[in-house]
Amino acid sequence: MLELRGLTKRYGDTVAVDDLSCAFRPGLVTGFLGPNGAGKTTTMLVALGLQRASAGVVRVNGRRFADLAVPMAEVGALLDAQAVHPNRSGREHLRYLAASNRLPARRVGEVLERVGLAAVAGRPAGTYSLGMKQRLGIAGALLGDPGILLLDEPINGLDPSGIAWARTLMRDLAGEGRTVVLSSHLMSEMELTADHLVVIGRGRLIADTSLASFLAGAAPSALLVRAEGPGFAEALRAAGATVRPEPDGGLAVEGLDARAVGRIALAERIVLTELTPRRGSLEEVFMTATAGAVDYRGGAR
Ligand SMILES: Nc1ncnc2c1ncn2[C@@H]1O[C@H](COP(=O)(O)OP(=O)(O)OP(=O)(O)O)[C@@H](O)[C@H]1O
Repeated sequence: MLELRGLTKRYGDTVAVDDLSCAFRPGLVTGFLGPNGAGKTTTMLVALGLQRASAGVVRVNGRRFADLAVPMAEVGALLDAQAVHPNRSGREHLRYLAASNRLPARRVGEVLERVGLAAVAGRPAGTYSLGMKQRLGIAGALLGDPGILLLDEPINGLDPSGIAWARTLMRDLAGEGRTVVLSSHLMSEMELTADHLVVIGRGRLIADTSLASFLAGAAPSALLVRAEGPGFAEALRAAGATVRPEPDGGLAVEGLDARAVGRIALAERIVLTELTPRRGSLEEVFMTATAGAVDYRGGAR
């Protein structure tokens, strides 16, 4: 369990994290989301003792980071996958990390296997692709077999099979009872991986909720309907629905549930070829929820 209580971090006049309180819980993959500059990386740096809080506290399994005997055995992190010495092999990088953090050397082979790098572990890390460096970074986070993992953009640069692998790994790590905190701007991937979301904007908490309720809370409940034959849109409107034609020929229907739409089709003797509930995507809901907290926006030209 990782808990933040009133966490504030200022850099000069910039308030990067502003009185943030939340808890990241074991057994869950928690998506830690926010627009650029929201304070996600700063929060992780403070949680890892790499930056000092201006106010408030972070507790790692109930203790302050400075009080942890072997920090990497409690909290593992991937912050910057590029931060590896290019002439050192993946194995040497991990051996060095293990030795300097009082972790058993046998863990090196175990984590290399777990991230699928065993076959290339002898190669200089400078020759690794971005995806391989991400895997090496994840291996480093796992080295101490920690109960808490903080992973900042861990799927950057992974190819589709790498992304699927990472998704399974995150789910498995949470399934083992670990606290998995995942920061990413890839909303479609987050929607597939996260159980819970902590959303921040301008350093402040916007949402701390399950993925399901975040999606349900803000999403318009529409149905995508396709039907053979004319006049169906009019019949739905007559029953009180709001109906918008979709570019691909379907109808987006709001205000009626699937049963009501089906009954109208039956009464009108119209064949339905599709009747699909459509909810807002995480990307849509996220953009709505954080609209007031976006610092960097491209201008419309
Ligand atoms: N070392 C620093 N010195 C001064 N300001 C900083 C420093 N690090 C971060 N900031 C500022 O703090 C704010 C939060 O930055 P942070 O990197 O934590 O955001 P983020 O949510 O991780 O953003 P991104 O999604 O772009 O990675 C930003 O306004 C940033 O410019």
